[in-house]
Amino acid sequence: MYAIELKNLTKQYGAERGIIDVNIAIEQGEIFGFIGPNGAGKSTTIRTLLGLIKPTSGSATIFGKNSVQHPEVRKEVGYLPSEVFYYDNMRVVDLLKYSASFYKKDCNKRIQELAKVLDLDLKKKINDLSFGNKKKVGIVQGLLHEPKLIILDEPTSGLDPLMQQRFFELIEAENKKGATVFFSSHILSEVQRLCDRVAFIKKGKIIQLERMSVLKEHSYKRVVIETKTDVDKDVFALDGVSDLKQAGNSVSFIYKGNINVITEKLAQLELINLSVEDPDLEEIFLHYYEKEG
Ligand SMILES: Nc1ncnc2c1ncn2[C@@H]1O[C@H](COP(=O)(O)OP(=O)(O)OP(=O)(O)O)[C@@H](O)[C@H]1O
Repeated sequence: MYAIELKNLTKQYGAERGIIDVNIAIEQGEIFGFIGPNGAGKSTTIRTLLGLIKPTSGSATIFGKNSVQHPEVRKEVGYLPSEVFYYDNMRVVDLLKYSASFYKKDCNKRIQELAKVLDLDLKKKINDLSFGNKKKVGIVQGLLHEPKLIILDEPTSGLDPLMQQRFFELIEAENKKGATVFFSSHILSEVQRLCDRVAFIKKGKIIQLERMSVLKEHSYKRVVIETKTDVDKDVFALDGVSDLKQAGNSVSFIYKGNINVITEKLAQLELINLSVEDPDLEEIFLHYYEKEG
């Protein structure tokens, strides 16, 4: 049985496109990344899966159950929405205890542990917290009952790099204990290090779904050069070159293939500067898989 199964899931907001025929099956124990630019349909997919909005057609199940017909399945889920709204006058600890009361489980120890890891002051009023600290409250809320499925919508926005790191360690630890993780992001680098598989959504449609290990095997490079004199753009109009940009004496492109082909071309130029870097997956997706969408 899949932890999450989306079959031809479609949501139209009136005439507006939400998501179209989304098909994803996530195995139990997986960490699955859901990537796409703003407005692509990530939140719509997640909210439809959770039964917070009704699909136009298709189906979505959590551990084999539709969460509208079987609301009890939501107890197995920890959900961090992309935007968190709170009763501002409450203290953090009271809000978290209130959240915990839904699960009929003593979550106090876990709340303390999570607050410590995330450096969250439980005694403060929600009102007095910064955006990042409010996000931490959402994270604790999503994890306090040790759910079997963790669904996170843009979890790291607002967290500083140290907290992002701690957050990822927390997620990895939960996954090691058996939790399945489904998280959306528009930042591929953060998904890159954590996920087993990743789906890329664009304009409401899944344009690629791939194992991270496969994606990493393709050695894509971002090449940026500066030369002494202007370069003819056509020099790099080769198979495997994408996103080719040229302005005066600088050229930039993404390359997939035998790197010696490029070094031979470079050897013919008088370079001032050269950088060869790993592009992030977003660039890869946008320039190679877009056509397949
Ligand atoms: N309540 C709504 N009414 C009308 N259109 C909506 C509604 N909610 C979302 N949409 C539209 O559906 C599409 C997908 O939006 P969604 O919020 O799911 O994207 P997203 O990938 O989560 O984006 P972001 O990264 O900006 O949060 C967008 O075109 C958006 O304008």
